[in-house]
Amino acid sequence: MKENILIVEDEFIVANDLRIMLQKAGYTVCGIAPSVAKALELLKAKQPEWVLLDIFLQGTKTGIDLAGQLTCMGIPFIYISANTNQAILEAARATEPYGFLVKPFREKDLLVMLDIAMYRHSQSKKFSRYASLTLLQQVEQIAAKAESKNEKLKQMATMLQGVVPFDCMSIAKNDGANTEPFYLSKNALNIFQPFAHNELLEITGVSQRDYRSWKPIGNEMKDQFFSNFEFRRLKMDSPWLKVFGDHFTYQSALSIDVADEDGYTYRLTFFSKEADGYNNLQLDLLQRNQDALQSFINNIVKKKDEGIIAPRVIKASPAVTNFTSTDINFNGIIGESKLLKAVFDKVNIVAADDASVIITGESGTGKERIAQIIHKLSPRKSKPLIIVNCAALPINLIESELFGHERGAFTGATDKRTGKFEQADGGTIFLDEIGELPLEAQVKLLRVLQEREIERLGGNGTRKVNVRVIAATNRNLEKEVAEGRFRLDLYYRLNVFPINLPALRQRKEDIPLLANYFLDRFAKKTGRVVTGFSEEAMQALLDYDWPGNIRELEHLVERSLLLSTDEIITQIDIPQGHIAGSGDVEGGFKVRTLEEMEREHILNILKLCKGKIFGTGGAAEMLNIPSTTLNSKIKKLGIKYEYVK
Ligand SMILES: Nc1ncnc2c1ncn2[C@@H]1O[C@H](COP(=O)(O)OP(=O)(O)OP(=O)(O)O)[C@@H](O)[C@H]1O
Repeated sequence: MKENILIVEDEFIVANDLRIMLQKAGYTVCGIAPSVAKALELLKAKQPEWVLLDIFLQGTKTGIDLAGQLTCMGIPFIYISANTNQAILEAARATEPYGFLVKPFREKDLLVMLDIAMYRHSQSKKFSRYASLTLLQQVEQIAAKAESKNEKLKQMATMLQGVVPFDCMSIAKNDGANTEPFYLSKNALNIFQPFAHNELLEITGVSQRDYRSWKPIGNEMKDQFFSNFEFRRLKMDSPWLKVFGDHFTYQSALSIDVADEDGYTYRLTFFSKEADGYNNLQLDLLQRNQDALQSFINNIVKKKDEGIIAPRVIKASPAVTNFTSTDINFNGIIGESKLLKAVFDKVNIVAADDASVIITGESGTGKERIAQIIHKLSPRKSKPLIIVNCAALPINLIESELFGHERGAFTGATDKRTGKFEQADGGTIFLDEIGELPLEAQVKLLRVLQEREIERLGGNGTRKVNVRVIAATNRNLEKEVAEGRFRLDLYYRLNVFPINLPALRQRKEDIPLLANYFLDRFAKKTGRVVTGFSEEAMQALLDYDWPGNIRELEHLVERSLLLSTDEIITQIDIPQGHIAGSGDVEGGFKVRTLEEMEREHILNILKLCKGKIFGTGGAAEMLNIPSTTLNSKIKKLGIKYEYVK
């Protein structure tokens, strides 16, 4: 018997069709849920192994809302959707589904999609460094880090989001001595910030005296969750909960008690701005993971602040000559940032597979490099990797380039030609800049992906090809789909396994490694003895925004080496227009709008405060404005956490 599948779909006819197709193919269908609420019931009662998930459902919650909980429960899912709205596609993609199925779909599409998804799932379980870790192991990993207690608390808060999403968590020790709770609260940058109780009293304008005279929240919150209405009732019984909840607009809560190693009880309370933020499944999940929560209390909450790593000082930086360490060199891809390692994990997972891959990222981030590695690590490595730059193909020759043509197929076709797909037979085709492909060529490409066959121009039959497709784009494909320039069905076909490459400015910690790597390479090539960068030169590299990403860094290092007269590079010729935050230069004067200046100033202050917004030493205090005003400015100016790091 094949896997047990739950269908979450509100259109009965679609759901029923799906059920019939699945059962015919030997799968078990454990139920059909038209809403998230019903799905949660069935998930608990039937414990399916897979979920097919529509996006818009009965009730206020969508499939995307359910996706987060499925991930926490470790249940893989595939979307079934006909939606082309950009924001929705982006939100769906962010939940990392195992596939998308476009309505209306054919039986064959469904079964192929399931096969691919199941294979990918088994691979990801095998390869992913983190997927197999239990919650307890993850807590232990965080606890063992040589980082400050606050940093560990923040990491715990982020990690716990996968189990129980929250906007704030309070941690209170119940030792009969009214020990004050402390809080981890998400700010407008989505960073968790620890707060002492008196800081929160100050923010909410409550005096210590008033607080002490108020009745503490008692056992009524033990191991329970409170949705909209119950939460409002709870607030009526507790003045502090009312002030605190109303100030931060929390609408639901979930509490769980955890005993520490000395027998004291700690209450963890999660608060959400959503009216129905919590459910029985999450409570269940937390109760089943008591060991992890105990470890959190014993090994992080109760520990004194120690083991803070000294800030990294960039000294004159010698060129790194040994690039064999797998930590910084993944098949010739240099970098040790978390963001890049997440990319390596994905590459490891997908390489052995035959699924199509789409690599997204700004120009120069290494998309082609990653495609080459996927091919090199795949079972197709001994067959050709054919690279096609779709943007460079003359518009009238695209089809003949890709699929070939017969002699006389069009004026000028004096010979027959083998197309790129045929050249790649048995191997991989890398379609760079796929977003540039005209719609007519997209239809043909879709056909190759679906049927695995091509038709030469002017030919009168099809030929089977066995080609793996890796595509790349620096365009926002969701936007292209929404604006009608890219076919939705092709988008879904390619999006089986998306890999997004971070921009260099998002992973600045890789700059010294990359710069030294390129320096070493060019020094060897030119026979020059240049061994590293001065502190100032390296700082200049770190301060720059890198709009051209790694390619730009590579060229700049090469140029600096050629111009250098010393043994270390002291002078870097950074392009002036693009130093972080700089504007256009007009008559020697940088023209910037007030909004740009405000954004830059807030960003600088946020960096200074390490993202802390509220409370003492927070950005709001430094800017002398209320934290609520700062929060709305951060949202309005589009400042993201990544920019503050
Ligand atoms: N992590 C890395 N380590 C070392 N070199 C890299 C790395 N990533 C990219 N490069 C180098 O940077 C240059 C640009 O990479 P690549 O051509 O793969 O980028 P791209 O994203 O495909 O660019 P485009 O969108 O313009 O086609 C290449 O010379 C490549 O070898």
